[in-house]
Amino acid sequence: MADSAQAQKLVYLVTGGCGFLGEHVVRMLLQREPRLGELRVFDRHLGPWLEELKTGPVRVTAIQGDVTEAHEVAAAVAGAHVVIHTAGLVDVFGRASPETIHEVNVQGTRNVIEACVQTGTRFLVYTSSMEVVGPNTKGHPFYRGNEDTLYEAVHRHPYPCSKALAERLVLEANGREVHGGLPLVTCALRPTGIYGEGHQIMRDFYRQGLRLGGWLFRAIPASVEHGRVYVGNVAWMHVLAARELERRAALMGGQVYFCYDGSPYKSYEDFNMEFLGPCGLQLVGARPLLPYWLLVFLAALNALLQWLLRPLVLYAPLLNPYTLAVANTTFTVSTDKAQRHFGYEPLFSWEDSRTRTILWVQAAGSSAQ
Ligand SMILES: NC(=O)c1ccc[n+]([C@@H]2O[C@H](COP(=O)([O-])OP(=O)(O)OC[C@H]3O[C@@H](n4cnc5c(N)ncnc54)[C@H](O)[C@@H]3O)[C@@H](O)[C@H]2O)c1
Ligand SMILES: CC(C)CCC[C@@H](C)[C@H]1CC[C@H]2[C@@H]3[C@H](O)C=C4C[C@@H](O)CC[C@]4(C)[C@H]3CC[C@]12C
Repeated sequence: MADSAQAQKLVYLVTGGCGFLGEHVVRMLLQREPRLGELRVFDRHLGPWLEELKTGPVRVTAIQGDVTEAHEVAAAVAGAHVVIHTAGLVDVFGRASPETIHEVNVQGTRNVIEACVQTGTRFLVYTSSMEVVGPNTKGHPFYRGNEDTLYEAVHRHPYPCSKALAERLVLEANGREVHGGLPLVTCALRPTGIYGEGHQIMRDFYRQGLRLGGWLFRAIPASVEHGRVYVGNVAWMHVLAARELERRAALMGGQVYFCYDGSPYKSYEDFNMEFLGPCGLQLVGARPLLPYWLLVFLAALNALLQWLLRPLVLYAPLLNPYTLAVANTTFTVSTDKAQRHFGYEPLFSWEDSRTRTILWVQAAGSSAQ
């Protein structure tokens, strides 16, 4: 990626490229990365939509593989200039065991780093999460904070623990010598809660509202702000960060960036209503319908039932002590670090993001997508 070789075509690898975020990163690279020569899409489950991308001018290589298998990762990374590592097990509902979450998110990330070192790949962008910071177990608010805001980041849940460990591995790997003698350059992006086309939880809320005759019932006070970011802007930030990592290696290497855009600061439920409202749903209640202590009780009951039923059946409802704490704790971000370091500006306005999401919810809610 030297200046003298500006015309050089680059090989990108996107791990988790068939996930919610990964698909947007893949499509964004194809649309907005002029130096892209080959795009490798690595995932445990390949999407059928990849086929249509193979007819375009950029070579798209679909690789079915598992990040926990070091040899599969090394084979996919070999010869790539840039790796965008979005693959991860996103589970805050207790569907997977803590060991599996650790294996995929931490060991998988270790495998990606080691593959870069062994094969000589120099640029690695890691999809971290706001949950690396918080909300913490004490429910402390994080109000319009930035990367330097002091916050007691204490976690117990396997998902944020795994993301925090993986992020640390990525940042500590910055500067390691890769095959060929040059240094590895890494950075981590921490999206807040992502929404947009492909957001399965949003689709599930829509379907649930339809089943309840068009009503949803407020559970969280409207005053609790939960940070959200549009998936297209998250993808765009990944593409920009990956593009700028070489030129700005000294500045960006080993850095973390919160990933957010101009989406309004609202409670989780009020924010969802920005999309579900135009799809015909209504949120009942200016205040939560159930007292908070009852929600805490129900969340604990769900956790108990999950544990009791585990030998027989997987019981993994949306409400558990962890999801309640996340939804009920103010956590919002305000920062210009990504703008200062690599020129990130959201590509999609709030109006665009909203319209695109509404159209998707309408289509996905009624189909089997
Ligand atoms: N969804 C959010 O709100 C959010 C917010 C912040 C950060 N993130 C992070 O963004 C990344 C993508 O999340 P997402 O919401 O798109 O999740 P997702 O589940 O839709 O996508 C993850 C992808 O990784 C793949 N994957 C999982 N295990 C794998 C393995 N062992 N080997 C190879 N591929 C594997 C899955 O098949 C899937 O395609 C994750 O790292 C997540 O931690 C997500
Ligand atoms: C208490 C109920 C009424 C509502 C339950 C909503 C709950 C399922 C939602 C609320 C907040 C959501 C998380 C948040 O947007 C951010 C992230 C970070 C990301 O890294 C993974 C997804 C996650 C944990 C969202 C999961 C769903 C949550 C907990």
